[in-house]
Amino acid sequence: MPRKSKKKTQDNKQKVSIFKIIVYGTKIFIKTMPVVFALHLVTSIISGLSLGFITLITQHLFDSVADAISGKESVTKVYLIVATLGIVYMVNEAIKGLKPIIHHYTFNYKSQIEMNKIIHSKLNRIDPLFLENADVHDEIEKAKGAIGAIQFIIIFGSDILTLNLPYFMFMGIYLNHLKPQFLLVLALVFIPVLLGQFVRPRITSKYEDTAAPIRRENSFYFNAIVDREYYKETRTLGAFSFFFNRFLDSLKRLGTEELKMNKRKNFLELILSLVSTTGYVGILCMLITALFQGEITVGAFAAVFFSIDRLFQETQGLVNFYIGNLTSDFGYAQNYIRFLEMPERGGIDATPIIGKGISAENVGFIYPNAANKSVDNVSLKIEQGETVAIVGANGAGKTTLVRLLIGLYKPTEGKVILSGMDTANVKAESLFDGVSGVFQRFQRYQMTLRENIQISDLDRGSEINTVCQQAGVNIDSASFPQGIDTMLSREFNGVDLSGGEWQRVAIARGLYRINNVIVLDEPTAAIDPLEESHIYHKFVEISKGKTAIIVTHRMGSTKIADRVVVMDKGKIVEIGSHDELIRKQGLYAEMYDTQSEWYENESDIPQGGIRGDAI
Ligand SMILES: Nc1ncnc2c1ncn2[C@@H]1O[C@H](COP(=O)(O)OP(=O)(O)OP(=O)(O)O)[C@@H](O)[C@H]1O
Repeated sequence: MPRKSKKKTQDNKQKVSIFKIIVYGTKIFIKTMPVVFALHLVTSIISGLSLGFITLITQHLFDSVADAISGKESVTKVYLIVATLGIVYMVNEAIKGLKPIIHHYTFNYKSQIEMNKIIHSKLNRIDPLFLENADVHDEIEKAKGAIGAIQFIIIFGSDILTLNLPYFMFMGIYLNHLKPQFLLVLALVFIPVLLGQFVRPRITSKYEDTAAPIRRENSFYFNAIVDREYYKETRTLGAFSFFFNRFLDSLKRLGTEELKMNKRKNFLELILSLVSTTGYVGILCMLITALFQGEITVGAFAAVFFSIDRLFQETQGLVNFYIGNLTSDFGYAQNYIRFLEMPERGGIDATPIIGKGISAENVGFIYPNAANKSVDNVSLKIEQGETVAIVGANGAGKTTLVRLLIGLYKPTEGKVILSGMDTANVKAESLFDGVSGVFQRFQRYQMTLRENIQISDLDRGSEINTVCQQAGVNIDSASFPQGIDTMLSREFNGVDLSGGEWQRVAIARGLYRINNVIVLDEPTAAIDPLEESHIYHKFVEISKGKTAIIVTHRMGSTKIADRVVVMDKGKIVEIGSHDELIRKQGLYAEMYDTQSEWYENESDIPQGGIRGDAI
């Protein structure tokens, strides 16, 4: 796995405003849990108001105690004020107790599920070609990691707006009323907040840019060591140390990056705390001076003294926890919005016109960052009801051409018309409606046999047995103890299938999907030649009347096709039926003869077989 440069997409990242994130997150919360969210806002407002009340009541309490001592006020009034203060404190504490429950509830999976849903539906809309780009996988990983950050921003951000901000405004008015100079110190308290807001997101965003690819690398190396898909090969090839060293190296790099970020963050926090504490000492000095000069009463002194303490605690909390986390979460959350704003494949809705087949006109295609075209000036018409086999050496462009023909990729030159739709300007959903494909790297879903096959439509259960039979999946009690409900994964107490059996399941899945165009891109390499021939003959039967494409390295399988397309270096070099191409004595005949000779003269076959190719 190549190491990626730190610079990567950093340069061309566009900023996402905090306002946009707040509006987006608030909509999600209102949509998924309106009542709990309203409760959260109401309790925050009550909490903010109660803090203001406590300041006013404290002033009255101290003034009336002083008056009661000098006989100007009744003691009963003092007790009444104490009782009021007690009630307000109790309300405030009750809300504090309730808040974690509300937060826990609001943090629950409803908003998380919604945001995950949004990521996945976005993934469905972005150009599949983007997924070939490693940077896009980093963006997806970062977007998923940003969900918690958005939840945090909305919950604690709304706390700031409904609780802290009204309280600070109240205190501002109150202090200004007592002595306008007190406001200067209050302003000094907020400077660190503003400073932090600018610096923190930069630190975390920079860290994320560097860490995301390393994290992906790290998990790849880890899987290469322990994953069932990899470990046999890594052990038998003696590659354990290679991957283990790479794993440790990436872990170290990840640790170094994290340390760098934490150092920067901690240094910033230290500076901010020093500025805040200086402000705290300053206001205390001003208060005492004002009291001695008779500018404020003892009650006002006590109220401000206690409130300033609370104000500083709230501000410190705001700076160190809320704003601290909020601003770094803002850095993370930007990734989510940025991902949602990634260009989509787009296009118009269209309905496939059955009977039109597929036509490619002067099609060229170059992968992003590739030097050469993988498909070059290809023109091909596949009629409805026709079966076409595509053959050619490794890297000839067969898979790329198939992806272009079914609209998975848009051509970079020329155009492809699939069932009457121009693949360059029709939505992916419309294009794939009625297309089914089984590819070389098919998936082995750790689910039941039924789910593995019915993945495209869970409602046509009765057809499972038919497609299994067509694809050669033999549902006997030895291989599938629970029949079609057998779990296909040993990790989940199910069974393990052989490579060939998995391929048959993948083919059954492709056949199950209702289709008008069907593609088999070399999905039979692990199936023995006799069984493969059986499957292909069935396939021809099933695909009668449909547009069918087979990509294969086994020249014998091409006999079932109406026409064979021979590719070389991205171009079509020959087209015709098997017999026509044999008569032509060109590249196809050469490839066919070479494979035939291998089979006719077994002694030529190298030990271990010939990569499974067979006539
Ligand atoms: N994601 C990619 N990015 C860049 N180049 C690619 C990518 N995928 C394939 N290619 C290149 O495009 C060319 C055609 O590849 P393609 O997979 O279409 O060939 P193929 O004939 O199907 O090969 P095979 O028989 O080995 O499956 C090759 O040179 C390959 O290296």
